[in-house]
Amino acid sequence: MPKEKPNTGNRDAEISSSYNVSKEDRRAAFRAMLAYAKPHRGRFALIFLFTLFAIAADLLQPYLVKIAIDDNLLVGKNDYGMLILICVIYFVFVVIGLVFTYLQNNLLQYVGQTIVARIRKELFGHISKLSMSFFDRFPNGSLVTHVSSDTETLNQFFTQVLLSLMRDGMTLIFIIALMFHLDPVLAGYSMILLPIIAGIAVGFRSYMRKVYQITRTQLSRLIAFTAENLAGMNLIQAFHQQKQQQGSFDEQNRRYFRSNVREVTTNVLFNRSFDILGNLSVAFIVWIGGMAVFERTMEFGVLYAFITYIRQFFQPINSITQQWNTLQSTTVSMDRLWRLFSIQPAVQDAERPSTMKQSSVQGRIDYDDVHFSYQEGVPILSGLNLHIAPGEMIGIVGATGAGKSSLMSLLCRFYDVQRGSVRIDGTDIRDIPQASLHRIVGLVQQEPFLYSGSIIDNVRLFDESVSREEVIRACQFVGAEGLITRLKDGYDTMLSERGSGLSAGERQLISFARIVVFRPKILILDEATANLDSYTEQLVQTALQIVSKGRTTLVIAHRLSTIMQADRIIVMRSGEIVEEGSHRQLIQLGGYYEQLYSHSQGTHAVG
Ligand SMILES: Nc1ncnc2c1ncn2[C@@H]1O[C@H](COP(=O)(O)OP(=O)(O)OP(=O)(O)O)[C@@H](O)[C@H]1O
Repeated sequence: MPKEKPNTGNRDAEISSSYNVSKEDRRAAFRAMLAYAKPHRGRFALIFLFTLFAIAADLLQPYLVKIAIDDNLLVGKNDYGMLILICVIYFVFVVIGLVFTYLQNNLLQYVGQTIVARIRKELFGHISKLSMSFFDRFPNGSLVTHVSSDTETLNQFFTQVLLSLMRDGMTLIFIIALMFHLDPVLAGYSMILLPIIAGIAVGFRSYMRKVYQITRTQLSRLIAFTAENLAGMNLIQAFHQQKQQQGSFDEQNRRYFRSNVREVTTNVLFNRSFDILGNLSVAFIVWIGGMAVFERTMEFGVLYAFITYIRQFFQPINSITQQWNTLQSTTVSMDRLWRLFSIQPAVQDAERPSTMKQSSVQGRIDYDDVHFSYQEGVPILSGLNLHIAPGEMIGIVGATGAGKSSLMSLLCRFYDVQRGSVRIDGTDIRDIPQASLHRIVGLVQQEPFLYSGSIIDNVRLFDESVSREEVIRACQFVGAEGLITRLKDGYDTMLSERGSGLSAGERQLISFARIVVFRPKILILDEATANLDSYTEQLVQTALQIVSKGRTTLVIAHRLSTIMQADRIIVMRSGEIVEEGSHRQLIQLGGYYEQLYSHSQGTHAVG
């Protein structure tokens, strides 16, 4: 990470809108990103040299023609040998120009891609280390933009903007120098054109930018509309909304079409205006230079070379102004990336963490006077106490929003408590390195996350040290084998994104197999709420009994039948434990649990 990164310690701070950032921040972001280019200094120097050779070879070609005309053809020397030599040198220049342009382009692309690949890699690594509170605030969509578009804009900066500034800047200087060398008076006249061309180019570019932005906005609206409709297609069909949606789509499509046409026509108009200006300049030079040739104050070859240079004069100016827009979006992207990089994870390992071996963990859990809130002033848990013995199986029930998942998130250290402590075997979990903690505490989520990959890889989480046989044994152990062998390619079936194609219960079974493979001492299960068919439900129940053996197990139960056999049931309401005991004890108590239970049995209407 660049050294310039501000060490403000702003934990999970907002990435402010980059459009109103101070100049100093922009400069700091620029320096930070340029730090990634530093290791490539030697290559950049080489690119500079290649560019220099390529430009010199290109620009010396008209000069050679001038020599052929003035020193040979017009003086009537008829020196064939000299003419052939000039042709050969001309050809060599063409080849040199081609070779060095090729080398320069390739090397620059290589350097640009290397820099951006490194930034992308570090960015992904950095984001993966950030805490849950960060992800609560940042929508995934905007993070995807940072990792993809913002880094791509940086790539454009290194490969296009830098190249243009270097190549076109040098070309312009060379052309002006050659023009003054050929004829200072004519060159002086030509310089009048410089501010006119630049003015037109800048004006057109800023107009074009607006046109581009409108087109991009229309396109993203069209894409968003299409994506939304595809996602809700079942609803659209169920409510016969196809006609209305088609109408809305047509309108969006029309708008995009119109802005696209405007973009193209404006672009053509701009380029043609530049052409006209170029031709007018040529006419101007022919007029002034032609008179000078008549009066024999200028040689014809000089006029020829001049005309060629004046034509080439427009291209670099046009190209540099074109890069201006990219440069602006680059500064915005650089700033956003820099801010993202400077965010520190809210949950961090202690400076001197205590060592805790996975194998020696007993599995005792203590929540002592735990205070926790996601947002300041909105307490979720206020002084909660809960003590769980090693190997105990605890069921946690309560209405939606009671704080069950929050309790589990604290044990996984997705968030830190604001007061009090959560301890495992007497050690505060803030003193346990996160890597060890996540080996000690295993989580089976309501909607277990499955990666794109085979079932084998999903169970062993791409850890090649876990053998295929181990995975198969684990799947057999939790009773998932029947389900897996029914799939087309068995254990090698490739699961699509997020495991779609499998039911929630089936995904949980695969998650149970992960637990067997990685052997955490503490198991948290957030039971699937989705209606499971009775066969899968039975499989999940049996698997739970199997994997909970010898482990401290906490089950957030949405169906009370799941936890009737638990050693103890905790009943939560508004962040507090209101009842606890075994199923029988709680039913006998006739309190909130009994109400929930009766409600779930359909025999009692809760008031
Ligand atoms: N990431 C979050 N940011 C802000 N508030 C949150 C967040 N997660 C949960 N909450 C709030 O905290 C409270 C407790 O939520 P929690 O998810 O712990 O309840 P729960 O009992 O697990 O509910 P459910 O059964 O619906 O999962 C709720 O009011 C919820 O809105």
